Amino acid sequence: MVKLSTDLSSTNLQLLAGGVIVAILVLDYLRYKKGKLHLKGPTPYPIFGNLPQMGKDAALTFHKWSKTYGDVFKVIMGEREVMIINTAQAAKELFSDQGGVYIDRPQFHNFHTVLSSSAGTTIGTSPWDESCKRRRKAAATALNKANVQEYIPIVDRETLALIEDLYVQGKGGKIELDPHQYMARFALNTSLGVNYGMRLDSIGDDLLEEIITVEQGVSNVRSTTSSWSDYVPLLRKLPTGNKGVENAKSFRDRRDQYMNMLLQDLKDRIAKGTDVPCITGAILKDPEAKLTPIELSSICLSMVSAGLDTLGNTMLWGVGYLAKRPDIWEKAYEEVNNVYGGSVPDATEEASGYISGLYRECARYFSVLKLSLPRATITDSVYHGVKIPAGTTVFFNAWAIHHDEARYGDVANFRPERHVLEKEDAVHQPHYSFGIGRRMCVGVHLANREMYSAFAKLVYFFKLEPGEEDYDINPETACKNTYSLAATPKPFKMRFVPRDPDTIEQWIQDEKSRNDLKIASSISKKTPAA
Ligand code: HEM
Repeated sequence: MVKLSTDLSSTNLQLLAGGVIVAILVLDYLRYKKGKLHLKGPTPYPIFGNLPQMGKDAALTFHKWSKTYGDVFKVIMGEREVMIINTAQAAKELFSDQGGVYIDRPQFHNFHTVLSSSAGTTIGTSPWDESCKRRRKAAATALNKANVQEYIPIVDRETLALIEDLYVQGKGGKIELDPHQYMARFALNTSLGVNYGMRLDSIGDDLLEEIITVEQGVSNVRSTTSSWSDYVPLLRKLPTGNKGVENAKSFRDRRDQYMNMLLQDLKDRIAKGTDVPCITGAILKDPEAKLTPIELSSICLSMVSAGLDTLGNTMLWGVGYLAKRPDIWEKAYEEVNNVYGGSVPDATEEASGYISGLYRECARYFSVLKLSLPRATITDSVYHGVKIPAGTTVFFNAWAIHHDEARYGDVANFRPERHVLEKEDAVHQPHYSFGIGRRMCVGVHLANREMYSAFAKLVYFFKLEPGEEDYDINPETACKNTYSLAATPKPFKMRFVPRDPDTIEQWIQDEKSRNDLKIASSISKKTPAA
């Protein structure tokens, strides 16, 4: 009797569980059917939507899907409907022609509720409001074309450090180097110079490594495609679903420490009168400045983080690839010599079209931010007769645009000429790595000048050679972590072989004696915990 009732209750339980599952699936199906965004897209799975179908590299999958579902289609990521833009024409119609609509940024659980810290969030992750407008305006003004010209000595200083370290630590080309840290330091130090008037000196410096490690970790947390718990709230309840949250918390604390330290260091230098002109110093000293302390922190955080993964990685992919393409590298050398008459190239202006084409082609070919930074619509709007509701999350697939044959033709070929030397219109809009429209990258002028300066001098001083061990540098297969926001190549080694050691040594000596290149490096060697 007792056994019979146990059997019955276990059968009842199974039936009940089955019923609940069926009800969830039916409700889920109805939700998808009802969805607010009526664009075509792949059929979703229950609960997870298209997340399990997106593969390891979502940008590449979306590119393939665009052939079936069109330039603009929809994917369902857990609870969220996401609009994917895959062509330059659609990007223009939406981000430029309807710029005021596509101006917002979406919020994500792991990033916005956990990683936001005492330093606030970056401009690039902030929803559009009065505060974001003020911060963006301040950063965009500080980094406009005219002001970037004032920062050329800082770019020169970091190019010198790059060339010197590659020469000295590569023992004149005899030793293979992993160029990752060198490129990251170049990017970070330029931003620190511009923003705080300081730099971190040597590769291996504790603080330098801490910032590079944490910002790389944040880039992983910010991944728009790997954190399923951002899209499926149910997963947040599971013990494993909190992994992203734990990572985010630890990076937030470490980030807070060095951001506070960098700001305090600048304040100390201002108090002692030993500071040099810089963006944050100008704001701190301006009695009329209308920014709150948290807004100032947000600008600082944007400056420290925005160029690091993006610029450092574009250059890293570039040198790794070009070490295997001496035909292009030597052509660039010839062009630099023609333009600069055999002298060391300088970065006061982009005189060599070929070098401009070279770094722009790196930006296109490798597309380090394959899905750019996510956007959101701020009001209802219409695209080709389809209503796009306010609050829609939008991914801009820069990878798909950069590999759109209708626009670029031979997309698989690395060809610097395509940007500056062939098409008139290409000069103005050669690639979309900096985004487009009203939330486009505000660091574009600085970043371009940095890449021009570094590539021109690298070409002038070195031949590049791959290391003994072969490596993959194809952007489709060589990403270290395909889920990360910014694409980093798997580690590799290469040689920077000086064309003429005497010329490099003489130049390093001359440059070092120039007074305007002296920038404080007061907190170098201190760890954030110190
Ligand atoms: C090769 C280097 C770089 C690349 C590829 C890059 C790319 C991008 C992209 C794709 C966006 C989003 C644009 C959009 O939504 O349309 C962005 C935003 C931004 N970038 Fe860059 N960036 C680079 C360097 C820099 C540097 C050096 C700085 C500053 C020092 C910077 C500051 C910013 C800021 C503040 C935003 C946020 C703009 C907003 O949300 O309104 N970037 N960047």
